[in-house]
Amino acid sequence: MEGFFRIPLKRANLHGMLKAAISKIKANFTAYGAPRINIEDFNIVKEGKAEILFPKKETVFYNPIQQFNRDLSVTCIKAWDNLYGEECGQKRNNKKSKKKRCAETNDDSSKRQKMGNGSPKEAVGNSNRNEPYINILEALSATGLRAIRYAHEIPHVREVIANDLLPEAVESIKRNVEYNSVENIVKPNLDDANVLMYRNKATNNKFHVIDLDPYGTVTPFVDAAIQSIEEGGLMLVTCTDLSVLAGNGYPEKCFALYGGANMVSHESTHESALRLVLNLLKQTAAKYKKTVEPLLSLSIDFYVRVFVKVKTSPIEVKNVMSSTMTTYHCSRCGSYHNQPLGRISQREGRNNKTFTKYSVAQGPPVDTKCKFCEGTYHLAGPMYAGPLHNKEFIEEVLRINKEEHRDQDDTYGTRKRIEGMLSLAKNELSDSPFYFSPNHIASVIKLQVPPLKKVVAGLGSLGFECSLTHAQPSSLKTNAPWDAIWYVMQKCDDEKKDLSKMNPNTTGYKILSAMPGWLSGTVKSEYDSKLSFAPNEQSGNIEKLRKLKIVRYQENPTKNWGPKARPNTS
Ligand SMILES: C[S@@+](CC[C@H](N)C(=O)[O-])C[C@H]1O[C@@H](n2cnc3c(N)ncnc32)[C@H](O)[C@@H]1O
Ligand SMILES: [Zn+2]
Repeated sequence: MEGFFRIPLKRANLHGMLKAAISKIKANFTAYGAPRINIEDFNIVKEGKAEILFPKKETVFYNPIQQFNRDLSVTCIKAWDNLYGEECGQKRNNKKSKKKRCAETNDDSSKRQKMGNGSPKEAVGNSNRNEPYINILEALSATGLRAIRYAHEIPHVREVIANDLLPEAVESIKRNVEYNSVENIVKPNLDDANVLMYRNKATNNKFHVIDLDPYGTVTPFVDAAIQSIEEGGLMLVTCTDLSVLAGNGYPEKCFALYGGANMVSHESTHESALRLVLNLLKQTAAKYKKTVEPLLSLSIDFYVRVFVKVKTSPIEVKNVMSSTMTTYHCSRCGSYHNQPLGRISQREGRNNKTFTKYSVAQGPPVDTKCKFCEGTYHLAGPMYAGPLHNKEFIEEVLRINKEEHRDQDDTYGTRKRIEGMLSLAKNELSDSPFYFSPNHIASVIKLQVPPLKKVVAGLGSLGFECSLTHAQPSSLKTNAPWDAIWYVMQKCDDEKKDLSKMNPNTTGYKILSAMPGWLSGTVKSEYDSKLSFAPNEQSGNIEKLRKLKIVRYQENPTKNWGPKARPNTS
């Protein structure tokens, strides 16, 4: 016996055995009705309709600043259900009932329960619109908060798999599921998210909704998610690695993860971040003959979040090339010029039949130096070039937010911000990538910053459209070419600029003195004859939006806010 205790390894073994025995006894004990959860060990965090037990010693990820993300996600899944769910759920159920008939005799793997294998329960072949049918995967769940909120707050949710790779996280999910009494809907699952998704793809147990909310980049999870989502399903995707996606320091990393470079040092870099993520989704989907339709794409605080519908459509995959672009942006004056990678034209063939011709693009759209300021162009992309949002979808989200979530500010604490941000997104020009701020332009050509409405009225009088952007305050999207932007901006200054008093080495001097070179006589005469700063439809639209009493941009919500680091689990 003495020898036994002298050997530390054996002592460790004994300790381990004792610990295991005690936890087994504890587990048995709790299984027979004693309280499982000692509330005193936890802080209770209430968000939406969920209450999360959060260990006083932090071992699982929770970031309260992301409530906006979760409130918005609940509202977007409801909107997707209202607009597209019937078709998506119906198809699934038809397919399922057929499959069930074939599978009944020979395969019981599809009847496995969730806790073990993370695959959705067999659908009940319901065609009744009011019966729950939505299978959601929260692939990276942490505390289960989001999954529990989905179960409590979205009417047609049938099952939510709350998955995480960390045993501590899954313990926490189980605890929270039990505490919130949603065991019938939320199924905790311990797995690598990709393994889970590929397994479900293999057994054709796909998800109507997949939520990917990782630390940093979503890239490692995209392929599996695209393959394991139902036809017409909704993917909700977060990326918090904005230092890579929108910063100046890691173009090579941005390329490695997203297949393109961001608009380094440009004010539009947050929109290029969105376009890079959408391009990654689109390129991945294209490999499987699928297309990704952006429903809502937002640059929020310290991350981007996109909501996309995924469906199989080989014909639409053909458009991916021409809706992909690179962008030349001048590192000095900030002007930008987009270069699509493909062209689509309608041609007439034999028998007078029209057909669609897909060709490579012509270019480049710029010279080697910027024609306005002689600056150097930097290249961004390839990235997605098309519309960032679907108006119908935003309108439905806004309706739910206004009508169904009215008087529920306690549950949807960020309702006002959803209204503000989505009103801006809805009114964005859909075919004009990127934006500029009159502040920046005024500082380049040394002007007093003109009121936004004056710039918009000027561009509007020349026949161009303008809108605000949700991605940056006091900035404008426009379909005007850059010669019109510079022209209108310098005309905003009531006093004529005396070029002889400007430093000839400045960018502003270069732009203004080179004007006859970049603005041809005929175009200038046309602009001169049309220009007016009197209010017009364009400036009216923008003023209307700016006067709405909405929270259009977020103030810093708390001290030291931002993406939260992984908790220390050691
Ligand atoms: C940012 S947190 C998720 C936060 C959560 N969605 C929310 O709304 O509070 C990311 C989670 O992903 C988990 N995770 C990281 N890699 C994973 C993988 N390969 N498979 C599954 N989970 C993973 C981490 O353990 C962590 O809990
Ligand atoms: Zn320039």
